[in-house]
Order: sequence, then C-alpha cells, then structure tokens
Amino acid sequence: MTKQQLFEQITQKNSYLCVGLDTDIKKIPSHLLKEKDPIFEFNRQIIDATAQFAVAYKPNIAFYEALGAKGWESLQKTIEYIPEECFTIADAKRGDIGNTSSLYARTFFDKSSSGLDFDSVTVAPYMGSDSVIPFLEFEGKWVILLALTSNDGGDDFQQLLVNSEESEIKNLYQQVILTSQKWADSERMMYVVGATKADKLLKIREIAPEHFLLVPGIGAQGGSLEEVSKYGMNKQCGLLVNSSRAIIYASSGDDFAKVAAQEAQLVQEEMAKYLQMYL
Ligand SMILES: O=c1ccn([C@@H]2O[C@H](COP(=O)(O)O)[C@@H](O)[C@H]2O)c(=O)[nH]1
Repeated sequence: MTKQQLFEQITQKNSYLCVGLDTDIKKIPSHLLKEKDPIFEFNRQIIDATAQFAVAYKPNIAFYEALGAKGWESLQKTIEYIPEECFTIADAKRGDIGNTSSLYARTFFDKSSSGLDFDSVTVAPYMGSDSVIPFLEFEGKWVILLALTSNDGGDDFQQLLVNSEESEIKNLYQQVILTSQKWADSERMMYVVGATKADKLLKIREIAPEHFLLVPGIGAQGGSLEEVSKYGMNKQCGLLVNSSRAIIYASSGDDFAKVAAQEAQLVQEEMAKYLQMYL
C-alpha cells in the first residue's frame, strides 16, 4: 500500500485507528476455546466488528509465535482475512546482520516463502543500516523503525545524548530518525513513537515532517490521543494510532466483539474530531 492510498483510507473512514491483535489464548472468552482455531475465531470476529472504524491492524507476533506452528497458522489466516483496504503491520521488532534480516524480511513479506504478506514490519534500529536495508529490498513494503518507544525503559537508551560528527548533539532517538532517512524516504519508512511520549512529537515533526508515525500507547498504557493528534498530525495525517487491549479485551463475555466495536467507534469518533481540527 502506498502512502497516498493510506491517506485516502484515513479520509474515507475518518480514522487513523490501528487495532492491535495481541490475541492471548489465556484472555479470549472461554466459549471460543471449543473452536478448532480459537485465536483465528477471536480475530475474525474482532476484525468483522471493527473494520469500519480502523485503517490498520497490527498483530503482535509474540502472541502467535508463543503457540508454535498452530500460532503461525492462526496468524496466516488472520492476515488473509483482514480486508484488502486495511494496512497490515507485523509487530515483530526484528533486525540482525544482513543475511539474517533478509530471511526475517522474507518471513513477513514473501507469501510464496512463508505464506505471510504483510504491508510492513517493525524493525529495531540498534544494529544499523545493514540490518534494516534488507527489509527495504521488498518493493512496496514498509519498515517501521523503533524510535521513541512507549515503555519507561525506553529512556535507558533512547533519550541519551549523542555527539555525531555531522550534527549538533541530539538524543539517540532523534539520531535514529535522521540517519535512517538516508536509507528510505517517507514513502517506505515510518517511525514508532509512543503516545506516552507525546511531548516529544513537536521536535520529532521538525526532523520528520512527512513521515507516518505508528503510535502505540493510548488505551491500556494511558497515553493521550488528543496530545498525539495535536502535536503529531501532519498534512497527510501522518499518524496510525494503535490500541490493542482496550479494544479487543473491552469485554470478556459473549458480547466481546460488539463491545470491541463500541470502543473502536469511540476512538474513531474522537479521531474524526481531530482530523477536522488539525488536518
Ligand atoms: O513502543 C512500543 C512499541 C510497540 N508496542 C506494542 O503496541 C501494542 C500496545 O498494546 P496496548 O494493549 O494498546 O497497550 C503492544 O503490541 C506492544 O507490544 C508498544 O506498546 N510500545
């Protein structure tokens, strides 16, 4: 999916919501456990209920890998089920020496090899250019690079000051954003910025005005959608704001999909307001 197609989706649905499919076998309603593939059945109903309010879906790969071969099968069925118009994110946080990264890229992008055909994958930048570039060799696919993550521990490294030769002293996450712009432009690269760090968005927009940002951390982690939208939105919206637990586990009863839809709709309606105010 191109950046323009993503923006068109956002304007059509009046939403920049990404629903996180962090589907935990221990948390899904017990009546689903009698299904042949409970994880897929849960995802199917969540997707049916939320697709009119969401422009993207983000399965967190850990929840599927933890179940072994069965988990991969549920993931594959889920990706095939997500409506064509929605952007898909493999939240896998990969990255390794070049030849290994190439295989990670095949895992998520090459359907003929792995059965999976995501639009994008999250990548950790710590190993640098040759660990990220193999993901960009797949035409039309996106890299979403971890920049400023939503967790407290992110500050252990990401906010440290670095003194590079070519520019003034910067925080490490800012250097990640600047250096990685040499590898791909805003048509192929996004950055992860936690909603819990929304006060840094104005600065981030100075160095990445055109890029889409994947913003996890509203809902269960308490980040503010209003602040994210106010400080992070650009002229093509430039935001995909993720919520996982607050939507998919809003109810643990038989009505889980209906309640998930209500939660997704509440977020979408708030987003519609911000699109009108800040776009
Ligand atoms: O900085 C980051 C990067 C990724 N995540 C992931 O997003 C979701 C958030 O789930 P919630 O239930 O909405 O809190 C989850 O998959 C994380 O691994 C993040 O939270 N922060």
